[in-house]
Amino acid sequence: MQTPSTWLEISIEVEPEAVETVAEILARYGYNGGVVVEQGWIAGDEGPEFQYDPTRPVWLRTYLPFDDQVEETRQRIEHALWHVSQIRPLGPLQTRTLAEEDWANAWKQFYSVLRIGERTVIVPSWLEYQPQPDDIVLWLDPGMAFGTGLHPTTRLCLQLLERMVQPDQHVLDLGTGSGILAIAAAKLGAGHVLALDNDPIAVRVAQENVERNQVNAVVQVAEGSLGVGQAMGHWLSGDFGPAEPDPALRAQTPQAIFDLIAANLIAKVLVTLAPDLAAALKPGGYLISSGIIDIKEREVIAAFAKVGLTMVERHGEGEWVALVHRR
Ligand SMILES: C[S@@+](CC[C@H](N)C(=O)[O-])C[C@H]1O[C@@H](n2cnc3c(N)ncnc32)[C@H](O)[C@@H]1O
Repeated sequence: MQTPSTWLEISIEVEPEAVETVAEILARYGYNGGVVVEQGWIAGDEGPEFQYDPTRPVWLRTYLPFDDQVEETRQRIEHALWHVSQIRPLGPLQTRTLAEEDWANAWKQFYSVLRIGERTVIVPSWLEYQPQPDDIVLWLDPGMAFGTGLHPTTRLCLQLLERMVQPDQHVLDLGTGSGILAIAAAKLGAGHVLALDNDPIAVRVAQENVERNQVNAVVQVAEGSLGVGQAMGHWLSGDFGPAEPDPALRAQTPQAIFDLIAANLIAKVLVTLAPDLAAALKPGGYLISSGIIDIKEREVIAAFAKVGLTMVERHGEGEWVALVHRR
């Protein structure tokens, strides 16, 4: 794809609590789903060291190619942020036009090689990297990656996949986003990975990343969901499908075909999809669920217990929880 020559930078200052929501909105509209997060830093006690100050406001930026749709997209972002501003204070939306060189610098300085777990290394596609013998290298443009690190919910899943993927397994990545977990599963030796997302933009980005990582033979990316997930709208729209799930959709869930499912969704979606997730797993298969905010953890655990899944592991990072269940 040719890189556009002029860019519109969209920036907004937000409170730390709003970072995630606003970043999701910017990722939806920004080029390649990328968002730069500039956190508030304070000088540390150790001379020139700097520390992140979790109480300071955060700047979020995304970039739009300056084309015929740029104004329409800017208005959509403004509209989505207006909804958020009804609940949380947000700074005014700021825009400026950037030439290609300035954009490349503004954007790329925030990304570097990122090592996760024991062997997984995420390398922005414009950087050179000489892999170590055991490295599992994922070549990814920012996409769902936030700031200088990955989102904790993704990091937790990658650490679990590293330990859990076995050769030739049949894996489902439900809510694939950038495709990161599906690509990791393929490089860790899975035999077949189905990567589903109900957001067409995510599907396009995931497919591009699958091709960049040359795992097309193993990963199948498709637009859609599992069982009653098919009746849900975009995850940021609050459309979780009808209150009474349609039994006809549940009946469409593939039965007992996956050895491993990774589902980095949100608690409410995991709870609704619990019967479909359990049905799709082979007996003895494992479910990695993530995207669970700690106050919702009990609800998710109860929903999984109800469909016969046994909890075998729990991992937390900050307020985020990832669970491993066995059918
Ligand atoms: C938090 S992101 C996770 C992305 C990626 N798997 C990762 O770990 O970084 C959640 C993704 O799930 C998708 N999603 C949300 N609800 C869904 C549903 N009902 N069915 C399929 N995909 C869904 C969203 O579009 C989004 O791309």
